[in-house]
Amino acid sequence: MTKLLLRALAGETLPVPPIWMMRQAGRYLAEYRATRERAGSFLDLCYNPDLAAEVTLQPIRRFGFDAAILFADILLIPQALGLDLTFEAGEGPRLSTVTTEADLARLKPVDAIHDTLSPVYETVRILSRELPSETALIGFAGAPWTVATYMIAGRGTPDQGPAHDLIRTNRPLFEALLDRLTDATIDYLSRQVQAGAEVVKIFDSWAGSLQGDDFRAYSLDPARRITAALKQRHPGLPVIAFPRGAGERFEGAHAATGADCIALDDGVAPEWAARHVQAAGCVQGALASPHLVTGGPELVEATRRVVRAFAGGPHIFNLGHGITPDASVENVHRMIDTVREGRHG
Ligand SMILES: Cc1c2[nH]c(c1CCC(=O)O)Cc1[nH]c(c(CCC(=O)O)c1C)Cc1[nH]c(c(CCC(=O)O)c1C)Cc1[nH]c(c(C)c1CCC(=O)O)C2
Repeated sequence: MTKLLLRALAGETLPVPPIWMMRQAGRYLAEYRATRERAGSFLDLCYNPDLAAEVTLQPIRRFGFDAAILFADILLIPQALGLDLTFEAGEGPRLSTVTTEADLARLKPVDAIHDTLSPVYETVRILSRELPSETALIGFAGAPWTVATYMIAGRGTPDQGPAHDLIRTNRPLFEALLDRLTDATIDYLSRQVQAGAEVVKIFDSWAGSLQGDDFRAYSLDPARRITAALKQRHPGLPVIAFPRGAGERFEGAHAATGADCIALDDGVAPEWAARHVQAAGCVQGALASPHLVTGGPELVEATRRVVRAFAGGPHIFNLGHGITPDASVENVHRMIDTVREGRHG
């Protein structure tokens, strides 16, 4: 029996949607916090294949999700290209920056990224041996635009201002950086697939701040290039694209990216998305993650609303964004039970 996640990605409408959660291995789990402690730091955990595989498996053991997502981070690529990267507790990432031609010239060639990233491929190999046979393994990378926003600003920013400034002041440099990231992302994801990833997801967390032609040129087009190159190297590979914050521009995103599945956020109504996005193919999403903190009958009602809205086509249940550290395990169980309540009935 083919894995449920792969069946939904192939376009099948299932009686109960497969389910997993963004950031399912994370700080809301005591066992994650304990393993991170053992590793020393978040980055040490990302580069320790045994422990990274362990935290990837923790939510599978606890909740029986239909998919595991490789434990790693979208900022490992900038680090592999030569930038300094640190995570300060409670402050998020800090990176050295790329804002001049000289900075770009100092980046390592794309071929060199695997020296740094090979532990990630080892994590994938371990997982493809150890996951239950019904659980699909998702590899991932950040989309070039989202990764570039961190490389240009040196940190997370509320409005991606520094990256937009660079587009205005030096568009050729910005585009050269985006091209380098696109090439690196293709090779990185291809190695994950060779190691055993069955699906890949491209996280464009900051796509929503791109306006007008820039949205197509810097979010949709790179996703299409990555998807096409991967499908050429790995025929049949399913791809999920997540242009977060796209709003009404989610419509048409299947065709514009070539992805098999468009991951939605909770900024669009599920009933609207069923008509305008799911009509073109599989969709993933999108319960608002604060429900996993607040719980109650509202959690059950909002979960049912998502399931109901997308019941007429291929759907993967997920959150609109990552689960937060203050979410409760009890509420995760309640969400899963609500999604699956029809399965044996
Ligand atoms: C923008 C982005 C990043 N990383 C990621 C994105 C895109 C998705 C999104 O929008 O959330 C993607 C990501 N980050 C992580 C994963 C692993 C797989 C998963 O469980 O989803 C994935 C897929 C682990 C992580 N990545 C990070 C953590 C928390 C680190 C810790 O344990 O202290 C985890 C579990 C840290 C991280 N990583 C990043 C930031 C800004 C931060 C700090 C903010 C925070 O602490 O939540 C960059």
